Amino acid sequence: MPSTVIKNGTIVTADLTYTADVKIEGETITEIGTNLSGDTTLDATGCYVMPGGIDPHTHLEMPFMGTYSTDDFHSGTQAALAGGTTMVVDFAIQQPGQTLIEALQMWDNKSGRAHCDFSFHMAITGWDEQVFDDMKTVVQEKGINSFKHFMAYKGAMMVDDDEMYASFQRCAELGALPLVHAENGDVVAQMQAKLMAEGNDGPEGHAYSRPPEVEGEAVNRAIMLADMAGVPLYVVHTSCEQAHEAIRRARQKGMRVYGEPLIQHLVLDESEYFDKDWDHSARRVMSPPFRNKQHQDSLWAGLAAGSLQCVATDHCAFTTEQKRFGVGDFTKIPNGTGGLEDRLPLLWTHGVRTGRLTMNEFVAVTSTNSAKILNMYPKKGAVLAGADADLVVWDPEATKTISAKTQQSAIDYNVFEGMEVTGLPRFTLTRGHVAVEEGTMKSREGHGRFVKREPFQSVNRALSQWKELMHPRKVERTGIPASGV
Ligand SMILES: NC(=O)NCCC(=O)O
Ligand SMILES: [Zn+2]
Repeated sequence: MPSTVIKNGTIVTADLTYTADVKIEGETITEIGTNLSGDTTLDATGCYVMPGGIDPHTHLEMPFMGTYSTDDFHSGTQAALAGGTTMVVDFAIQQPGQTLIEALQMWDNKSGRAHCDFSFHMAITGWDEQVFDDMKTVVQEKGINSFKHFMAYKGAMMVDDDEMYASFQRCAELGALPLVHAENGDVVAQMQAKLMAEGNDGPEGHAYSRPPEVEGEAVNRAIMLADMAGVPLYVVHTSCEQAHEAIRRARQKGMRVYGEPLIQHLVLDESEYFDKDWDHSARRVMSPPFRNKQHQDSLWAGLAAGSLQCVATDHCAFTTEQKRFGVGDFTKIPNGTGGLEDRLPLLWTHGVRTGRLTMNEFVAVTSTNSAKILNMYPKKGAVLAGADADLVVWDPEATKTISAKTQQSAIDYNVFEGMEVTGLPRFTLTRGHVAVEEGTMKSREGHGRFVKREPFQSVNRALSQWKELMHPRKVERTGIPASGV
C-alpha cells in the first residue's frame, strides 16, 4: 500500500497519488486519505495529507506601542501547531539605538522556546551607513532574505520615501525581498489628530483614520519605488480593493509584486469597530483596519485569480488590559490581533466550503506560495521526498466552535469567538514529530529550528539585468553645435 515514509524528520517517500498511511520511524498513522498539495488535482473523501501551513507574517513578543505582544515563541508556536501551521516567519525589529545584528540577537534569544520551525524577516526602521552595511551581513551570514518597511506609525517605526528607496536599492544589490506595511503614515497622523480634536476618541476613530485611500496610495508609491529600484515587492496585510488594484495592475505590467491578505480581513468587517462594547472594538484594532464586504470580495477574488498569493495572520496579540491603554485615546490602543490557531480552519470554512477556493488553492495560499516567494521551497511547503516532514492530516468534516477558553494563545479573548469552523487538523507533524493528535497537544518546547533562507537568484538577477539594459546612457553624438552662450 502506498505510503508517505518519514525518517529523521524528513520525508523519504511521498506518494503523490494516494497516501493511505504515514509511517514515522516505525510509528504509523493509518487511513488518512489523499495527498493534497498545491500541484495535485485529486479529489477524494476522507482526510488529506498536506504540507503544514506557513504563516509568512507574525509578531511574537513584539515591542510595540509601549508594550510587548503577549504571545511569545512558546504560546505562539503552540497556537500555530494547534491550527495546522508548522512554520512561522516572525520579524526582528530594531529598537532605537540598536544595530540590526543586535536586534537579531534578541530574536535569536527569544526563539529558543519555539515548538515549530521559524524564520525571520528583518525590519528596517531607519537608515544610515551601519544599516546599509548590516543588511549585507543579515543576508549573507544570517540567512534572512527579506526586509520589512513600515510606511505607517509616524514617529515610531515609519521610514520616509528616501530611506525606503535606499533600502530597496540595497535589497536589489543583495538579492533580498523588500516587504511593505503600506499606509500613508503622514496622512494617518493628521487624521488621527483631527478625530481626537473633534472628540472621536473611541476605537471607531482607528477605522476612520485609516481609510482604504491611505493604503491604496502607499501601495502604489511602494510599487513605483520598487520598480525604479529594480526589486520585487511583497505587500503585507493587503486589506482593500485600492491596494489589490495596484498590485493587480503592477502584475499585469510584468512586475513581481506579491500581496498578502490576512484571515482577519477576509472574515471580519468594519462593523466590529462600531460595537457598543469598547473592549470588543478595541480588541479588533489593527492596521490596516477591517473593511466592508466589497473589499472582502475583492480579496477573495484575488486569492482565486492569483493576483494575491498568501493568507497570513500578522499575529500580534495583546490582552484586554493592554488594549485598555487606549481608553480615551484610540491612538494609544496597541495595534494587532491574533489568528494563528484559526487561520487554516477559517480559510477552509469560508474559502473551500463556500467554493471561493479550491482545495489546491487553499494549500497554495496557506503554505506553498509562501515557501516559494520566501525562498524555502521545497524544503518547506511541499509533500515531496527530501522535504521537511511538516505535515498536516486534515479532516475536512471535523467541526468546532472557536473559543478563547480552549485556545493555545495566551490572551484572554479571541476575535473570532463563537464562530463555527468545519475543517481541522487531525494530526500536525513538525519535522516528523507528531505535535498535535486529535486536538491533544504533544508539541515540544525548543523543537523548532531557525530556517535559513538564501538570497534570491533568479528574480533579482532578471530585474538587475533589465535595469542594466534600461540604464541611462549618454548619447555619443557626432555633430555637437557650439554653445549658444
Ligand atoms: N498590524 C498591526 O496592527 N499590528 C502589528 C504590527 C504591524 O505589522 O503593523
Ligand atoms: Zn505591519
